[in-house]
Amino acid sequence: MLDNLTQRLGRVVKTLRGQARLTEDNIADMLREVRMALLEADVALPVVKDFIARVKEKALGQDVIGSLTPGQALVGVVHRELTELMGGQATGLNLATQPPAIILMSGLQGAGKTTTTAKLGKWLKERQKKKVLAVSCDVYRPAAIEQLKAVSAQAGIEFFPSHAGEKPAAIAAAALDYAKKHYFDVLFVDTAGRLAIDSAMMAEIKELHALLNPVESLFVVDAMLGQDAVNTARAFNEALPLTGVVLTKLDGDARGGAALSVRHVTGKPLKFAGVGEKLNGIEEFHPERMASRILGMGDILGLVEEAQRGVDQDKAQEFVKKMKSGKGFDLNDFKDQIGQMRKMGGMSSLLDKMPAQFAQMAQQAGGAVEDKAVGRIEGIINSMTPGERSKPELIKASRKRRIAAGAGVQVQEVNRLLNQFEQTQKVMKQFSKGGMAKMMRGMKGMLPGMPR
Ligand SMILES: Nc1nc2c(ncn2[C@@H]2O[C@H](COP(=O)(O)OP(=O)(O)OP(=O)(O)O)[C@@H](O)[C@H]2O)c(=O)[nH]1
Repeated sequence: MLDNLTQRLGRVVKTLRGQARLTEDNIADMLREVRMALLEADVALPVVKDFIARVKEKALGQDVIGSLTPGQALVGVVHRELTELMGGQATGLNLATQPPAIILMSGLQGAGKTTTTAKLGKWLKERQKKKVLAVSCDVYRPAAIEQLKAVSAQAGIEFFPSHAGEKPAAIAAAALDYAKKHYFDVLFVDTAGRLAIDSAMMAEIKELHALLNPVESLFVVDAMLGQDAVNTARAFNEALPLTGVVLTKLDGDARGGAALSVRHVTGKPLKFAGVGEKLNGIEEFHPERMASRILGMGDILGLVEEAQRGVDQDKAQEFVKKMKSGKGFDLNDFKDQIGQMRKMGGMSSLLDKMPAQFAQMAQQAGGAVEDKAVGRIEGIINSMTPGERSKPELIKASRKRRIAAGAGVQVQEVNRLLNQFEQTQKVMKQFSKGGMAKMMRGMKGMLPGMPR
């Protein structure tokens, strides 16, 4: 998702290469490109205009012109403004209430409500050890109730049975009663979807809302609808006080612009993104990390979290500690990470979070993002001694040739891996020391086309 936007913005940054100074003219050219990239990604026009105006104002200010590294300063402005556009801080789910915390799910038919309910239930159960109950108030489509039953079982959360003959409000009240009596932490109430927002649907969900007074009221919407997705969310929010939006199917061909517009247009945060049909295909939405991904810088924190969820918790802890201290992250750790990534599956989603050049390297090595490329990298690391992995900078040319022979690759590939690793290590160090601003500086030379 958003690949095209990333590519286009990457090109924009590239055009800045070699520009010793930024002028109003070349900034204007650059902004025109950014504008086109955003429109192409299906970001709503008013959002684009507003965004460009903000970047322009900042870019023409002192922070960019006259800066020693104008290109980076400009990328920094775009990054900050993208983050702001998407809401600044990640908001997460609010469960701060007397249990059970009720989460009301709404959305048009086929948006992915039922799947998302199970995904979030699984997420809360596994990551926050919550006791979760789910109920369906969709009495119009009996298959919907069955579907929730099936996905709840898959997700390992409890399902409260309901029937087509009952009234939605009665179902919700009975489920709430059951949840209270059995000490559930969270109750998901899935509701009927319609083809379009209509008054009967709104009246019904308003009644449910009034009855349940949910701590979270989430609107689930299909990213493939593009700007329509955002407009539907806005219309819905006018009728019912939403607490957040979940954008589904961001793994598909969607141009992804909806992810950038939701906050600006609805005033409500995008809390989660659906990224696959499977029940683990959901990600918490972090504006800053998403901005980094869009600009091709990778989502290092996301990677760390994946690592934490990996199979070996102890190793993951150790890794996070190393990341935090900024010390001693070496190829042994990297090898462990690759091993864990493999176990977690989802290579492409992990590569998506890596800095662009790193992911590209994996792609070049194997021609595809798949296991083959990672296998080659792993092969190279495996041919090194543990000592070499912890101090790769000391590997001599003769050893490089042997390592290459051992892994069955060209020696250039070994060099490339070592160079890239060194850069990644630098970025990680900087990140652990000083957060995003320093990391951006650390990115010097890593982004395609960043001025060196
Ligand atoms: N690729 C992909 N497919 C998704 C995602 N979320 C949901 N789906 C698919 O979208 C389809 C519709 O999802 P449902 O959960 O049935 O949608 P719903 O909103 O409950 O639909 P109704 O019950 O008809 O209102 C299913 O085939 C899901 O597998 C996602 O994030 N990515």
